Amino acid sequence: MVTSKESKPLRLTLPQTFIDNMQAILGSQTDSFLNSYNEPRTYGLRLNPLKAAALDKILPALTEQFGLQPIPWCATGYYYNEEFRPGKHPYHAAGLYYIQEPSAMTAAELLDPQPGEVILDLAAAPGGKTTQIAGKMHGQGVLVANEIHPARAKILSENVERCGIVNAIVTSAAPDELSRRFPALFDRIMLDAPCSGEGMFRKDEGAIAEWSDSHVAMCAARQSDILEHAAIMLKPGGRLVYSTCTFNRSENEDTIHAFCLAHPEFEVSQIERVWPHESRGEGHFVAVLHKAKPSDVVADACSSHASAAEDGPAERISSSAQTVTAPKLRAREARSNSSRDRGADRGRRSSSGGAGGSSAADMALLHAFCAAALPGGAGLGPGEPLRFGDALYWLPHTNSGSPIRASDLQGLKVARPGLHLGDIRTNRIEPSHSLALAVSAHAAAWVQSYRPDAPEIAAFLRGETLPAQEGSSGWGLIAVDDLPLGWGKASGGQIKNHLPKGLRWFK
Ligand SMILES: C[S@@+](CC[C@H](N)C(=O)[O-])C[C@H]1O[C@@H](n2cnc3c(N)ncnc32)[C@H](O)[C@@H]1O
Repeated sequence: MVTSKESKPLRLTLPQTFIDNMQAILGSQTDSFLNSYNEPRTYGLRLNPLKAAALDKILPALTEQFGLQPIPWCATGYYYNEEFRPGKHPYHAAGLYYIQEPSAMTAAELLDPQPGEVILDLAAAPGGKTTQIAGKMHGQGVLVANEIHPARAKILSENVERCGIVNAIVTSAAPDELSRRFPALFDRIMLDAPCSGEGMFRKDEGAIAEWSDSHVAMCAARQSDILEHAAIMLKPGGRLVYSTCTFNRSENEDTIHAFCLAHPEFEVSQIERVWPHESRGEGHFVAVLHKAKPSDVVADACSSHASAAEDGPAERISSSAQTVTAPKLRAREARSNSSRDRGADRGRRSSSGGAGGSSAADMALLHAFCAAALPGGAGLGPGEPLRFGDALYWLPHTNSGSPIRASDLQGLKVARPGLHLGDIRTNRIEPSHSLALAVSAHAAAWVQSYRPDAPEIAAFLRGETLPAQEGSSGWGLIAVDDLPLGWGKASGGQIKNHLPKGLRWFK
């Protein structure tokens, strides 16, 4: 690979201090490592298990079309040929895959998320690890995806939506804000820490210009600080995965070593490095830690959490917080947990605010919508409806309780307090794009599904009206190979396009 402006081999642009640091780590392998900077970068995508029903049929053609080759460390990961630009394909708009740097796929594999757990992705934007974790949870349990920067949290939320994730809450908070609220709550935590990005040099030459020793030191200090908060939020017996896309020891082994010295309740079970001169990937560091016994930090934080909850800020979200039976949402989505079966009360205020107080009316509208537009069911897991202005969300629960209640989210910046079901209008619900991407095409009252190269798909993605098949009326889905792309509303032989304007393709 060469620099675009001067055709100078990338290796020659690397800072000398960086080269010296790498020499100290890699010794005789340094030359081979540095030569990797003159090789082309790698491109990867990860298939979305939440779209598994359509995948089997599509995969053989997809493999051929994008030149897919398996990534050895991730069963759903594939290298692709960049010339095929899978990010511009209708399958991408339908959430069939997530484009992700191959070595970055290691971290969520080692987190080993399980369906039904309560999991935090603490530094989550743009959503590579979040979507990978969600794929392994199969819509069961609760996933909190947090990103400190609001603009990046919006992108994260859009990726959660595109991938059809039903059980994620997306927040935009500093780690200390979360650790005050959620001590010892999570079964697993992913901390893909902000870092000096030495593994990004091939992908983004700007990262070379930003690199300095002092930046590395600043990143290491910030990582240690974030790790402290992750430690507070992990349950005893829980698993914490720490990862970076940088190579130096200060931000990797040294950070983990210092953390474990300060936290004897943690032990490291595995350290993995993906090196660009050994594997087809840009490089990653992953440490797997286990929290063995209750820590004093947790006890302290519990008491401060309790008082923080008592003094909680003004309500920004209202919730019905009632046991909701949703018979017309069908089977597993009808489950909502009563206060009786909630997990142990960790000193939080109950979420009985209900300032909107219109949950029964909201649910009646939702039932009516589902009966007409989604007779096959919405596919939601256990949860409760949550009003946020006019927007109606489904706050996810686990099978045994509601680990995060509406009141826990009060005063936090929340990009998405669960699946956005739709917006309440006078006497009706306008379904959200998130709901279209989360349901099965076959659950809809009508679906018009086309091959990816059909002119109707391009027209739909441009926001145009489509002709309706005979007999269709009301809400239904436009799909590509049975993968929903968005809502349409049929009337008088025409389908009005409800793809959000921001997602439309240009002519
Ligand atoms: C390596 S990126 C995360 C990539 C993401 N996990 C993925 O797989 O798509 C690190 C993230 O940490 C966020 N960040 C920056 N400063 C932070 C801080 N002080 N606390 C928590 N997160 C921070 C950055 O905005 C960035 O989105």
